[in-house]
Amino acid sequence: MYMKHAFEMPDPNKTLNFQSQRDCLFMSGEQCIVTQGVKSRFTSPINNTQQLVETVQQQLTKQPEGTLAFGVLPFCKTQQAHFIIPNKTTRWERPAISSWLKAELSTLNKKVNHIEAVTYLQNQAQFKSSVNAAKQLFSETTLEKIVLSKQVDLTFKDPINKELVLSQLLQQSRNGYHFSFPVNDHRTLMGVSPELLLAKHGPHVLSNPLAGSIPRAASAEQEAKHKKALFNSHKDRFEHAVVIEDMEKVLTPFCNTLDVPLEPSLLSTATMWHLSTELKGELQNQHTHILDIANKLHPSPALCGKPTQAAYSHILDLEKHSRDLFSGIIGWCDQHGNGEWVVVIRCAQLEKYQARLFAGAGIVSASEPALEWQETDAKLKTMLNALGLELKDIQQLSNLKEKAEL
Ligand SMILES: C=C(O[C@@H]1C=C(C(=O)O)C=C[C@H]1O)C(=O)O
Repeated sequence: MYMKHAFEMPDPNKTLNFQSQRDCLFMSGEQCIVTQGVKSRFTSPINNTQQLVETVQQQLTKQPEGTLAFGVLPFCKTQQAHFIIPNKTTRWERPAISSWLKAELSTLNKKVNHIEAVTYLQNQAQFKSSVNAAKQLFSETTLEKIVLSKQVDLTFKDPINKELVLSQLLQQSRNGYHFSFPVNDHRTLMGVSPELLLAKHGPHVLSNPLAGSIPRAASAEQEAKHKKALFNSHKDRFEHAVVIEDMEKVLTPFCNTLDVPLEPSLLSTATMWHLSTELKGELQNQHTHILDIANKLHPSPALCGKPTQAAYSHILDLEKHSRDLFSGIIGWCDQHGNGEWVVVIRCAQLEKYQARLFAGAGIVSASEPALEWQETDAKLKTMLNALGLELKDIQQLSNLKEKAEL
């Protein structure tokens, strides 16, 4: 058992009564942490790790024993992290969550979300031209990998039922780290990330970076082909190796031992296959705060590139829109510096009528622009499905819009 904590156990006769504009949820394995109410909020810069750790620790030591802080760190190091100290925290086991889902789904208004407008912040032509620009940079500079992304805004006719979206996410993905975080009174960040940046419990640390991807297929025969193609792809193995090498470099000085498998394995989500490596370490100092390490791992080359600084400036230049919290990290920590932080992907920022979705792909010199666009489309499906939409729904609307604008 990786994480064991003394939280209040839920009353099995009560439902979760989850309110996405007020409560946080973080699901990991068989355990789901759910909060009720906001006791306090605070922010902290993330460009100074020591200051970040001290701020979180100062806020937590004022609180009763057992209090957790939930937070999200943006992609960009010049922006601020948001934290919440909840009024109440409860740990639910998976069966309890399943019964809540059943109860909740039977009472929720399951109205289909009627979509009115779709706006790509980076459309297909722009994305492909950015991939080509990146390929040019690989041949002219020391840049080896860059993660390029798109964001898409969806506008709905009626208010988005966020609790329903969350229950769909919990239902459709058995694996992964589900999260819901009220960024402010109007905006909730919600999704199911497959990628663990770092978990720490006492002296033990675990990281599970993913890089190198292929969409899932409909038939067992096709699935076998996709898995084999991904595992043997030089391009994807390179994308993956770049990430593991960097993560190992950051983790090594903190650890007495660090176990890094020689080859990746395959990990699946509801929509994708990924190359995956679990790095397991034993810390030299078990009191090292999780954010001390996590903020140094972030942004990893799984979300940024290699070398980090060069990739980062080219991302700003090529994407033209800030990623804000997308491809940041989200998680929680306790008063002893333990916790779990995952990468902010396969998610959306939900407002009353609007959802902003994000999807990126690692680009290397062997990348093909059309395939990378398809990969980001496949990654969008996680959130689209949770919103009750299909890829073709947003493609049709966006094609109509592009034609009208010509
Ligand atoms: C950027 C995303 O995913 C990241 C990129 C991956 C890749 O390029 O293969 C795989 C997993 C994530 O590290 C995303 O889902 O939006």
